[in-house]
Amino acid sequence: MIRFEAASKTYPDGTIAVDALDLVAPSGQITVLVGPSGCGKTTSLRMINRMIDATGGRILLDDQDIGKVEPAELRRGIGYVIQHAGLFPHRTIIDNIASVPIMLGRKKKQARADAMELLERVGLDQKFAHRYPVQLSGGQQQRVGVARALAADPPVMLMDEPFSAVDPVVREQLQDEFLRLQGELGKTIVFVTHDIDEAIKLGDQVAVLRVGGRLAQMATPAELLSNPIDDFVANFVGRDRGYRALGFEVVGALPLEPEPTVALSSSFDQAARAAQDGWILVLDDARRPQGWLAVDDGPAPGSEAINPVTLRRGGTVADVDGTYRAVLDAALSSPTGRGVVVDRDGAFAGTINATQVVELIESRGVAS
Ligand SMILES: Nc1ncnc2c1ncn2[C@@H]1O[C@H](COP(=O)(O)OP(=O)(O)OP(=O)(O)O)[C@@H](O)[C@H]1O
Repeated sequence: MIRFEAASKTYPDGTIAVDALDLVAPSGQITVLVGPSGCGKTTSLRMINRMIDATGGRILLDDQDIGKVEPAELRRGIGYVIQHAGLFPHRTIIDNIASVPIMLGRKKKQARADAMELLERVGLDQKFAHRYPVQLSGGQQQRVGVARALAADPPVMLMDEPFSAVDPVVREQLQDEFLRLQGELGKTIVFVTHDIDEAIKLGDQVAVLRVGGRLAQMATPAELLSNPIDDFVANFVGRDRGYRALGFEVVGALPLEPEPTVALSSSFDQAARAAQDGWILVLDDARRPQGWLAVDDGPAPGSEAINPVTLRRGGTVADVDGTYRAVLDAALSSPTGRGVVVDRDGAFAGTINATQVVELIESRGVAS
């Protein structure tokens, strides 16, 4: 557990970056620091590994005052990931990952073997091992940055905007994999971002800071959305709070409607005969949804078969144990208005429309 006790940082020029911050980052959880530019997020984070020393108050790591621990020793138990990954450009990927363990005395061969495993763990093919950072995309470099920080297996990880330098699609993938990895590893993580959506997605708890390094609110994402403490937090958390809060509540038993379906290998005629309101849901052999077929689009040119090119694949698919938001989104993004729901194996389970989802929400009182 990391505990800030009235921790402050005043820079030599008099700038108060962090002002009497009280905050607890519990073990095994992700605590996100979020707030507008210049509110002291990075300063707070770097005070934990003593890259910046506090000028007031103290910070405890597992009840030990970090001000009394040698910075080098302290950092052995603390991984650090930054924007743009900060990899050594003249070392191969494998050597980048293995560098800290080797520095700490691990045998080179063992450190490299461990690094290979880590590469896979962060979702990278081992073929990247002998490349140099410049030969990787931004997203791949970020994964290496995470692998490197994990290499010495530190109980604590500090992450400073680690995913903000990549495009939104890659960013989402990195976030999802990061959550999966944390599910396996259970590190104590302090994560800095200026992006409230990222904070809400990743944080077990979220600390919203105001400029001047003061804590505005510390809460779970669901609490922050449903009960912002004041106008500053409400404005920072932004619009659509009610809708976004639905992302934290699992529906439970979903009243699904049956829906006619056909296999992708069916003929277009079979599909057209089974269609409902001009649409038919097409499944693969494992009964996974492939997309909606509009009967008006006709068969593949010069053939009797379904034309896979015309399938509408854009709608989101919700899990049977999905959240209200996921299920509502599936309904709203479906070209038929019938949201597609799948079971835990990804096989089609049934459909639900937006009116039905809204009724469920109202009967649960979530939207109030
Ligand atoms: N070395 C320094 N000397 C003087 N002031 C500094 C120094 N480093 C940071 N500051 C100031 O301290 C305040 C907090 O900076 P910090 O980098 O912690 O903010 P941040 O919330 O991480 O910002 P951003 O989201 O823009 O990265 C800012 O006003 C910044 O200008």
